[in-house]
Amino acid sequence: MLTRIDFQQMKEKKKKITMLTSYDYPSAKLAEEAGIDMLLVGDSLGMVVLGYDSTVKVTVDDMIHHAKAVKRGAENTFMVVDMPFMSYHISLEESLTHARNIFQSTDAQALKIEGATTELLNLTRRLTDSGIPVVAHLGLTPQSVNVLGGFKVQAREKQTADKLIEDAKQLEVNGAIAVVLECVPLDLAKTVTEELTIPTIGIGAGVHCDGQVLVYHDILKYGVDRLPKFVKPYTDLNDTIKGAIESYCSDVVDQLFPTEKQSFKN
Ligand SMILES: Nc1nc(=O)c2c([nH]1)NC[C@@H]1CN(c3ccc(C(=O)N[C@@H](CCC(=O)O)C(=O)O)cc3)CN21
Ligand SMILES: CC(C)C(=O)C(=O)O
Ligand SMILES: [Mg+2]
Repeated sequence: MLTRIDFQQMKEKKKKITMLTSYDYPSAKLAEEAGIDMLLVGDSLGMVVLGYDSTVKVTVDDMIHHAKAVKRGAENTFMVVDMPFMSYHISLEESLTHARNIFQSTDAQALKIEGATTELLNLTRRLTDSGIPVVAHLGLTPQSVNVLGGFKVQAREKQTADKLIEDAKQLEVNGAIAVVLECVPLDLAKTVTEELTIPTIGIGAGVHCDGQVLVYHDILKYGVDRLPKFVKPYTDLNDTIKGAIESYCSDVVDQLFPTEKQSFKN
């Protein structure tokens, strides 16, 4: 399995880091076989596999359930698990308890948290000192969608951009092993990538990040209707799967399946 040291060296050697979300056994197995560098059990699972309209309904138990399946499918791949909405905001103690539960029960290699408030910088430090590596997440932080007012590009103004650069530096100082940059202008992502020694992983953050992450269902066009602008689909499973199900249904109706070939005899 690759480690944080490998990711650090990839940044230094300008070799891009590949990351993809995964929420279950088969997706994890296929991604590992395809040679992905890291998997993210994202709380986006609330939207793409549970059908919620945001990530705020996702629970610690949801994350553990899915992450365990991902680890069974990809035992040899670095797995990052999102801490879900409000599981790391009530108190330091409660945050550490949730982090321990997720980390111990899923065999994750790191946990991811959104934001860089003073409390979250402290949490990053405490988790790191306790032996739980932290991946940070800045820019569009979907757990705050109701505060931000939508899934929109962030830090377009100089003031908010400068704040993001400072936040990223503080996260690095407090031990974060990588920073996900979501939906920010490419120049800002370039600056952050140059100013940090830890890798940046972009999603809607342009070409200059040290790595890239996308949602599994987006690159496959699988169960999602509208794709964000930053996605490039690599196949269209919606059409493939619908076509296959239609063929199955018409075969059954037309009595073309099952045939003798699929039947048992005495
Ligand atoms: N399927 C899926 N893919 C994702 O990348 C994703 C999720 N779900 N759920 C959690 C968050 C939410 N994300 C999103 C969702 C939508 C946009 C979006 O539609 N953005 C607009 C740009 C808006 C603007 O103009 O600022 C776009 O057209 O891409 C962006 C990020 C990223 N994450
Ligand atoms: C989009 C990525 C970065 C994420 O946090 C998720 O999938 O939940
Ligand atoms: Mg997430």
